Amino acid sequence: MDIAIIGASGYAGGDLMRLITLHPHTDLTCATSRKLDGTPVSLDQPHLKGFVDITYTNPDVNDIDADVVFLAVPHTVAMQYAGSLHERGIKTVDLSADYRLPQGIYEEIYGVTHTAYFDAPYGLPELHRDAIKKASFIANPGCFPTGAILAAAPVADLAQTIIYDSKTGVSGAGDTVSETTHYPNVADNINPYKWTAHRHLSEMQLEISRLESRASVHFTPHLVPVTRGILTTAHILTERPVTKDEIQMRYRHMYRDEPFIRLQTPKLASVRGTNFCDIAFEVEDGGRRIVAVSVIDNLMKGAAGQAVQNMNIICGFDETEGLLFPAAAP
Ligand SMILES: NC(=O)C1=CN([C@@H]2O[C@H](COP(=O)(O)OP(=O)(O)OC[C@H]3O[C@@H](n4cnc5c(N)ncnc54)[C@H](OP(=O)(O)O)[C@@H]3O)[C@@H](O)[C@H]2O)C=CC1
Ligand SMILES: CC(=O)N[C@@H](CCC(=O)OP(=O)(O)O)C(=O)O
Repeated sequence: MDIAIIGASGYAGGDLMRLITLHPHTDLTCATSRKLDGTPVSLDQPHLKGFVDITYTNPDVNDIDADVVFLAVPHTVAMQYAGSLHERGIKTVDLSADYRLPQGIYEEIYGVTHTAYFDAPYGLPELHRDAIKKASFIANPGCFPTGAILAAAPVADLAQTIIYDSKTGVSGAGDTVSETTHYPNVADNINPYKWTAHRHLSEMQLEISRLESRASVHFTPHLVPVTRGILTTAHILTERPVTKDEIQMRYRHMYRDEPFIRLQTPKLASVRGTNFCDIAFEVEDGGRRIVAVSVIDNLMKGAAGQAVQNMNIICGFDETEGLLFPAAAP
């Protein structure tokens, strides 16, 4: 299958190229960049030398012809491509936020008018596999919501309150240089940001509410000095006392056949560069608080890996094709 990656010169686009070039059923035929139009990909991303031998192009959206298109561009840019791809029935996985929320909520949170809105399934396969299977356009989830929702999903209906505390690597901010991501400001440091109103909160709230949960959901992210990875601690305050055995059964049951969920002590290094989400939990004495912790690689299960997982589903491939490899842990 021919694959086009729009926004290939970015961090998520780079990881998509790494995965697509190793995938047994796909050929990368188009990798776009405005700034690097005409430049060989491997000059810009030398780790891909010997694997990707095409040059970046900057085609008009109507000239993009591929079996599957990945949109790895910022929100508001993705919608400029999505309409044409959707009308032409081209299978598309959008890594941006443009189709993750109902239009009204999106416009409120992102402060923009959506110019090409249509409904798309939320591409978290562990919760929405059946809807994804039937669709040709998938809204790939945000990085924080992926780890957060998976950490609490098995017990969301028991929760009164869920407080998410996340630590993220710097690649989550993309490859644009900024004061926040400047080395001296990140190294040897931990910075909380958007303490009470991060734009991913509404994605978490919506998905948790779809799990028959009435919980109020709260979220505070922190920037930590690592390149890849998100560790999320979910403090789940329950409506009634629970037991460890009961909660263990729920996690084991919900994730029993999930190829990318591993119930084990979460360590960032165990998932770096992979599509795995590792999760563990403990129940506080008295049974009124479950502490669940998840780790993902923000560029993989949080972006490119999950996007390829979604591509596998909509193309009828084995869901794990091209994605089953362990981390290069220390
Ligand atoms: N980084 C992460 O951990 C995650 C990212 N995402 C989402 O994935 C998308 C890509 O993120 P990321 O790779 O980090 O971002 P980067 O900033 O690293 O890359 C952005 C890419 O989009 C291209 N681009 C930017 N503006 C335009 C435009 N107006 N028209 C066409 N192309 C454009 C850039 O190419 P050029 O400037 O060369 O033209 C570049 O290739 C975003 O929507 C992001 O929110 C989702 C989950 C996690
Ligand atoms: C460190 C950092 O800045 N992280 C980004 C993660 C957002 C992201 O990746 O965007 P998606 O909505 O497409 O998932 C942030 O907090 O906004």
